[in-house]
Amino acid sequence: MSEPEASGPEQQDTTLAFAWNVPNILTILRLVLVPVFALVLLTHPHDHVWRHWATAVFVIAILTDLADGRIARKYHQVTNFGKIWDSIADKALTGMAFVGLSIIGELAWPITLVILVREWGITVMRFRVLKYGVMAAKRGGKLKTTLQGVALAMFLVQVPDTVTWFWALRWFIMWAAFALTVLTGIDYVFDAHRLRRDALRAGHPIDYSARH
Ligand SMILES: O=P(O)(O)OC[C@H](O)CO
Repeated sequence: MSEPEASGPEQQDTTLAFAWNVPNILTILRLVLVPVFALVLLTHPHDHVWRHWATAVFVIAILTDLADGRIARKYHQVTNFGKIWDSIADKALTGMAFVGLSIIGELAWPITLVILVREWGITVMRFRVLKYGVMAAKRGGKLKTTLQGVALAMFLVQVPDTVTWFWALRWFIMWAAFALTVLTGIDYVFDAHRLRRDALRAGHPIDYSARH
């Protein structure tokens, strides 16, 4: 009888093949809605009707993010493609909203630039460490995207200056999202370092995301 293999870090398949399932289709839909949102926002940024449409397209797109994650977990349709591309679709959408708001002069560029550097820096890092394992989104990252989505929707919707509580609330949420964006970015950098170290020790890509 052969000896059972010593248990070590679980080996992980790191291919990103697309699978036809509802969560992945929602992710693609979110990507498709990015240029639509950009066009509607930037064509007539200060026109009430166009602005309402831009807000509506953004909210629908960000809701697909909530839906795809839930469906994937509930129906066991979590794929490597989804783990990586779901977060890329989020970053394309929220990044476009940050850039759009800065272009039309409604959000300071430094906020947008710090967020873009964190989001795309982590994406590049995810691809760089792919040979060691798939670094899926963590709870903090998901909460960060939700806060960004709420803050951006509140900046996109046109509310009169006289509604001061709304203005205060949207800035509070924006700063909370900003802080969480930076903090979770730093956390991912440490995760990538640990993932690389553990995979090199194990001698194969490891399922690091399963530990979160
Ligand atoms: O913080 P990230 O880079 O893991 O992104 C989180 C995703 O947007 C959650 O869907």
